[in-house]
Amino acid sequence: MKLSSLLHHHGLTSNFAHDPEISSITADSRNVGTGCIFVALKGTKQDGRHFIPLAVAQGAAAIVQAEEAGQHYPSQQTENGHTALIITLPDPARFLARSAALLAGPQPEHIAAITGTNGKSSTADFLRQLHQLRHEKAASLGTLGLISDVSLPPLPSLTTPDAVTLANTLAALKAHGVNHVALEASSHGLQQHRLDGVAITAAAFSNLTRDHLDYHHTLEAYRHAKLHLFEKLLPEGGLAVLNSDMDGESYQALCEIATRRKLNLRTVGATGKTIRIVEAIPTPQGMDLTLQLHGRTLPSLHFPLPGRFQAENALLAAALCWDDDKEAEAIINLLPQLKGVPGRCEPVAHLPNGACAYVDYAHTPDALEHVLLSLRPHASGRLIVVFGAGGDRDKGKRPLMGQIAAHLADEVIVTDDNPRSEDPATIRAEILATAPQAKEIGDRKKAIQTALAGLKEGDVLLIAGKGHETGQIIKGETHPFDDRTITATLAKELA
Ligand SMILES: CC(=O)N[C@H]1[C@@H](OP(=O)(O)OP(=O)(O)OC[C@H]2O[C@@H](n3ccc(=O)[nH]c3=O)[C@H](O)[C@@H]2O)O[C@H](CO)[C@@H](O)[C@@H]1O[C@H](C)C(=O)N[C@@H](C)C(=O)N[C@H](CCC(=O)O)C(=O)O
Ligand SMILES: Nc1ncnc2c1ncn2[C@@H]1O[C@H](COP(=O)(O)OP(=O)(O)OP(=O)(O)O)[C@@H](O)[C@H]1O
Ligand SMILES: N[C@H](CCC[C@H](N)C(=O)O)C(=O)O
Ligand SMILES: [Mg+2]
Repeated sequence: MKLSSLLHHHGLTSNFAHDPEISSITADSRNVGTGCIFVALKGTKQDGRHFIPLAVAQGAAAIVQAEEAGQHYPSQQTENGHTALIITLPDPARFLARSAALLAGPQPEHIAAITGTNGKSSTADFLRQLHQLRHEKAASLGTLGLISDVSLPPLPSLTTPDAVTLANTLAALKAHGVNHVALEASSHGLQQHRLDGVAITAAAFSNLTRDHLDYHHTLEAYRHAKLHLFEKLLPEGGLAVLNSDMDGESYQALCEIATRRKLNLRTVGATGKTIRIVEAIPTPQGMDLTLQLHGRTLPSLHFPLPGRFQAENALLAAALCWDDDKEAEAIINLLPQLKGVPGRCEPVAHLPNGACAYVDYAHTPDALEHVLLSLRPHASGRLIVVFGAGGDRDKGKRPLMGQIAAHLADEVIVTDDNPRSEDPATIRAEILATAPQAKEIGDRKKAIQTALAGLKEGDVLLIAGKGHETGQIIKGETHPFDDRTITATLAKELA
């Protein structure tokens, strides 16, 4: 594509003397080659503008950077005999995402983006499963990676990949005939405009509680980043699905956007107008669910997974799934066929004495509270929790999680969970400050072993925080560690 044509798609006109052919775009100088546009972004650690000379020397056709008031920029820059055009724009990250999408090619016809503090991965997985149960080629993309009917290279470990990877992945899915995609929209991804080139057709919001304040600083800024999905990315008239039981402030803000932008609003939950949970009665494996669809009570169904929050996520997915209201009941009737999401309230061991252990990805105060409350009815004996908190992440979560564990579990073991660059003992101490009765066992395997060894008939053990993760990150190194396989192996040894 010619540069002038690319600029034209953004409503810009080219005043340059020549019009290079553009083959790619990137925000990483290490990926720059001939015919590439290098977008110099300010990051959290570095300023991409430092890498402009390098990008030019490597053959960049053009450089895009943020315009700053009062600054005058040259129209081109030469390094090592190669010249690149210089373009200054108010919003280079948005330009990057939208150009990457144009260069990558067509995207799947149905793309649902899911945001919220907790439940994004689960909802995306359930939505992919529902599409597949309807014999549609489908994919989900997020913390659990890319899961689809077609085989594509694995993605980097972010929840929402960078804009270029995202555009290329969506185009590859479309080329393989996948037309239904469920995408996780993280607050970092939304804030950094990673999704601005995605042709989103539906959006969902699960809930908003405390997380990532290390990055967003205030809950208001965190909410604002998430609202961007509904305010800017979802086109007018698009489908918006909300869990009606989220905090009132977020719900009000979303309803206001939905009205103003004429979104097709569906709400699910205890007070949902589209799907209302009338009753959820826990059973050994899941729950008996009575639902109302648009006010009409449906025959009860068995939802096969434990935890009311899992049913809420599944309803969010169901309401994202149908186009025509006539299909709604058929979609809801697929819920009994859903499979558990890896590392989400996943039963991993049953001891001969009848005690059992679950692994869950709860790494926020709200998630820990929900999963402990959800598992309580499954424990005729005691409820025991093993958990920690991630290093280099929102420190304010730690005392809150300690308090919740102390309040809702009968026994608490505080251990390590990805201390990263921080001192693990300090992280544990910050949790223990509000859980003084808790045991402290830094070594996660020993903590799990101790908890398993102490289980009696009817007890339930929750190992929280790492879910599907397969490593323990300590000082920049990832050591193999999988709560699920370790717990299952240790439980077998005990049997
Ligand atoms: C805090 C954060 O979101 N960081 C992301 C951000 O990096 P950054 O702002 O730190 O970038 P930087 O290192 O300062 O560099 C600035 C610019 O210079 C460029 N650069 C840098 C070096 C070089 O040699 N040449 C060059 O051009 C970089 O490509 C970048 O454009 O942009 C990078 C490129 O897209 C991401 O890889 C990186 O994710 C880091 C690895 C990360 O850990 N992110 C986490 C916090 C994250 O995004 N998490 C969310 C949500 C998780 C959840 O909800 O639970 C996710 O979506 O995964
Ligand atoms: N609807 C919900 N309400 C409250 N807690 C939930 C909900 N759904 C999931 N959780 C909790 O959050 C954990 C993570 O769930 P999930 O991976 O689906 O969320 P996520 O939003 O994708 O998280 P991340 O931000 O890490 O990607 C679960 O293991 C569970 O403890
Ligand atoms: N996406 C989340 C995952 C946290 C998982 C937990 N195990 C931790 O390391 O804190 C984050 O990066 O904050
Ligand atoms: Mg996720």
